[in-house]
Amino acid sequence: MRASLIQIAVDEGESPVSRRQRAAALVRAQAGADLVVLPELWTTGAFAYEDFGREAEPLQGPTYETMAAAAADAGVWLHAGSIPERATSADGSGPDDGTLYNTSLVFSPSGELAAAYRKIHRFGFDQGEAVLMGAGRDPVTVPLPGTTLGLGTCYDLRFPELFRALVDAGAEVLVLPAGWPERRRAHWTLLARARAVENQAFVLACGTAGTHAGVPQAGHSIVVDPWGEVLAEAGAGEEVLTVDLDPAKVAATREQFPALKDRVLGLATPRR
Ligand SMILES: NC(=O)CCC(=O)C(=O)O
Repeated sequence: MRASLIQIAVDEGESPVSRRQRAAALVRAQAGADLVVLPELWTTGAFAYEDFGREAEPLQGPTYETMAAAAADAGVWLHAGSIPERATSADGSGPDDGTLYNTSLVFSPSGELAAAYRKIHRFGFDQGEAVLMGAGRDPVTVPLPGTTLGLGTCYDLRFPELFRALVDAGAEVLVLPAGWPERRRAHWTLLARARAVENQAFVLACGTAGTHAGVPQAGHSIVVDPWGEVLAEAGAGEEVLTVDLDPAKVAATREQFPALKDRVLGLATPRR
């Protein structure tokens, strides 16, 4: 399985419209890959809080349309990263109350929507995304030929229980679009490897390059195998990181070192 992570630069000097066209061209250039991944909120930037409302789209808005066409043209499974979604009753996804969500979109090679995932853990500690966007509630897996994806978004990486739930639902390849800042790059690498090791799963974590809203981005998109080995890691700038994965390695790792079978569920509350 060939995966290409598009670590696109999200700089203020470029409009979302221009970046959307550029991202579509980058996706089309990945024809021959099986899975292509874009980062979190790459139209606006994950820290460009003031732009969320202005650039928010209905689920089936311009990014959906552009990415569905690009997936079909390239003939790839496309995790199109996330968009600032404005919920509408028309798409059946909730009340038409203007709530924003940080919503990831996954398209099949024929351009059909295969999954949408609303980010569960919002970043900002009572500011920014945490107050501007609603929280998703539902973990999402996506069956692909020969494997199953489990979806998370950026800050979700800090919450291992989400990924354990995805693994319990059959996920073997954990895909995480992000807009992670350079300031906490050490956490990014450490947590990506930890999620891979503890879940004996691949982790494909795709970040952004550039600087927006005064926040330099970490880049360093990373692909980790189920043993925790880093298969590929990008630099800081815009880059397409391409890697060949063997999905059978998940079952092999879980068989050779069956730690997941030793889980003890339902632990009692610690006594004080
Ligand atoms: N967009 C995000 O979720 C940022 C997360 C982050 O900066 C962190 O977890 O650190």
